[in-house]
Amino acid sequence: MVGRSNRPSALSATPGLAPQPQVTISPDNASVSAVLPTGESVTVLLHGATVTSWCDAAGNEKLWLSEAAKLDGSKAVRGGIPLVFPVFGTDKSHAAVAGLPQHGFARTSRFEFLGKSTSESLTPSTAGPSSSKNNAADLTVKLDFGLSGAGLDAETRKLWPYDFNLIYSVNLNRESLTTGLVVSNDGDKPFECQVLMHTYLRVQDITKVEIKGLENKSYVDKVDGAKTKTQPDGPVTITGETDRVYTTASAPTAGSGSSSESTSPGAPVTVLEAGKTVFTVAQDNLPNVVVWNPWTDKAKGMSDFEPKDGFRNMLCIEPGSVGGWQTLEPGEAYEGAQTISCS
Ligand SMILES: O=P(O)(O)OC[C@H]1O[C@@H](O)[C@H](O)[C@@H](O)[C@@H]1O
Repeated sequence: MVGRSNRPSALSATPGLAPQPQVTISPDNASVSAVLPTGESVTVLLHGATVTSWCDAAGNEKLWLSEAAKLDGSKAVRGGIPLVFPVFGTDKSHAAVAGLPQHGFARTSRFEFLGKSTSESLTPSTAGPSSSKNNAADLTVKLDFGLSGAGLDAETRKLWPYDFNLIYSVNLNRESLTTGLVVSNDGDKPFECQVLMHTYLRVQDITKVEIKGLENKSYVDKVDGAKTKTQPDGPVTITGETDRVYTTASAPTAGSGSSSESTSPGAPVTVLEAGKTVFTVAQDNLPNVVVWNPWTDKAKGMSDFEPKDGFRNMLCIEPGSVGGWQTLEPGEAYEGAQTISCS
């Protein structure tokens, strides 16, 4: 072979596309998963648009999911992040939602996967420039899901006959997971609703958990006759069944959605374990936070709660707007979000 002194050099320096987040739909069309090039991942079940898994780059699961959770659409998922809409709990005295099941119908309705988008993270990466090869460390992926009045089954639509449109977005980046919703009234009559993200955080040992950021806030204690109380100036600890609806910020104005109309955000809620921060939950335009742990007896009574001592490894921190009702006039929209980070 004759050597050529002037042959073109290999194109090794050709700039390639940065590694992209991988988004896959499960073969049975039941869930959508996304993995960042750096390894973080999220899985969302179309049933309820329920986030069922969120892992860090090392594969450590951040959410608690019951071993007996029904993932086949037969009931709401026990664990992950079920979405509560349009009523929190039940409210027999409120005619518009009196016939609806506990926590509404969103968590038991099948959402449509609307698509993904990727972008560079707005939050600076802690990975540092040398490790952010091709900016992979800065990438985020957003998965959008939709549910509308027209998409409800006939029975549910009869119970709640409003023309709503709900877009739920799950946004994964290296540092955090954001779940946010926009509910709009596309019909010609007003409706009222409540929303909440029923996040089951995974902890190692509930007895070592402290929750900060709720000091001096008022709350409704659902395990003590729904009495209104004020949190003392110290962290919340869990030593028995706990079911509290905290008010952390003033209620959003009707139809709020643009930042100028939003509530001023309350301080983030911080979950510490053995003195170390394991989660920070920031709320955007969601003025309530429910703190829930069923403890022994209630866990025993739930057929889909396994293992029975799993209450030791979970803590629900549930940002929402549930203290009153959001009234949406025709054409109005309401928007709220939570961002969970692990430090
Ligand atoms: O069993 P469900 O319907 O998923 O609800 C679980 C809990 O959800 C919490 O948000 C409520 O405050 C509790 O009262 C309720 O028990």
